[in-house]
Amino acid sequence: MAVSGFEGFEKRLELHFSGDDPAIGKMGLRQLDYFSLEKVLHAVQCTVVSAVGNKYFDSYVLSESSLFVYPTKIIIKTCGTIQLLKSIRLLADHAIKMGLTLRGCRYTRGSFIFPDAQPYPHTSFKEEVLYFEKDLPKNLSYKKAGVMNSKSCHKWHVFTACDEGHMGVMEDMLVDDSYTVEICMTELDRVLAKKFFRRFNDGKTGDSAGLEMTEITGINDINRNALICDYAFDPCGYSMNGIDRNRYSTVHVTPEDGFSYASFECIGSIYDEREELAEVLKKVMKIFGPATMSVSTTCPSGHEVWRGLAKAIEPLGMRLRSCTTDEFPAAGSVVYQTFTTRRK
Ligand SMILES: C[S@+](CC[C@H](N)C(=O)[O-])C[C@H]1O[C@@H](n2cnc3c(N)ncnc32)[C@H](O)[C@@H]1O
Repeated sequence: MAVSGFEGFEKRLELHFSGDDPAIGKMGLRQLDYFSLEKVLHAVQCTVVSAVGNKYFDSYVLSESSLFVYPTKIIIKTCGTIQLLKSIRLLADHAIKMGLTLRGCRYTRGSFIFPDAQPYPHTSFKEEVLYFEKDLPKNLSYKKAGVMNSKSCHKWHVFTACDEGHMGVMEDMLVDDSYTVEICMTELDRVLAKKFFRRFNDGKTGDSAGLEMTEITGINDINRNALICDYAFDPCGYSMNGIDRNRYSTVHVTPEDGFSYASFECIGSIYDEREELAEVLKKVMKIFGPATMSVSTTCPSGHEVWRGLAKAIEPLGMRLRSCTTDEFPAAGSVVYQTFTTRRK
């Protein structure tokens, strides 16, 4: 932890693979044994605290956020001072042994609360991009790095890369029509944040205390169909992964006053009812009562999953402050919206 506090803002990496064996679509990367996975996580200095899977994918709650393993896709999200980019080469090497080739990569993050505490290459976005240039396989030659600004000091950093076959939007994204929403919240309501602290000597395990937090905060109500894997840290902090068919959702909370932070992320389909995402966003906002919030949506170009979100949450006391749009190869449209409470 930084001397001043824990860095809640996550770094998120999504890697897409493909291979010739038709059976890859069923298991693929999920065949990676637990020992090898642990070695990758150990190299970036985090551990698995809880895991659950279904017929579509495996999900892991980590000591510093979450990991999702699909047959041809890996999503790894870490907070604190984890050197996430170190995992790329290791994961790509394991994939090669399984007959899979890295075809696309997407990296996103917000602005760190404690940027000076970050180790190389996370010392600046420029260093991160240089690291990608150096470390990514040469076939991923279509690249774009962009910083999306807001009216405040918060920025959204995006880097994508893909090979020729994946130009435009990643192949499997076109097939599954998915979008990703990443919500970052700071300055949480103090009373609500207190619910993510454990009582001294509560006699509970991380799992049982996590389950209790999931219920008393209403996190279990965000998606009633999701199978939830939750964990409460000691003395405070909370992480959960929800799995619902081929979709995941994930929540991470750093409740300490002065640097409080919570994140919510989920995937959905561009064909979902538009109100569904707005309802989720409203529930998330009520659970945390943040003073500032950013909502980043990534979806195939030409779709507008972000529309209507501002209208849905403004009656709850937040005001849209900025909205920035950009297009990225291998990702599609990224829309970055920032909100603050009206009193700010
Ligand atoms: C891992 S969790 C949630 C991560 C998420 N990205 C976030 O910051 O919202 C971080 C919270 O758990 C607390 N915590 C307690 N023990 C921890 C541990 N061993 N590793 C990581 N965080 C721990 C931190 O102080 C912080 O409040």
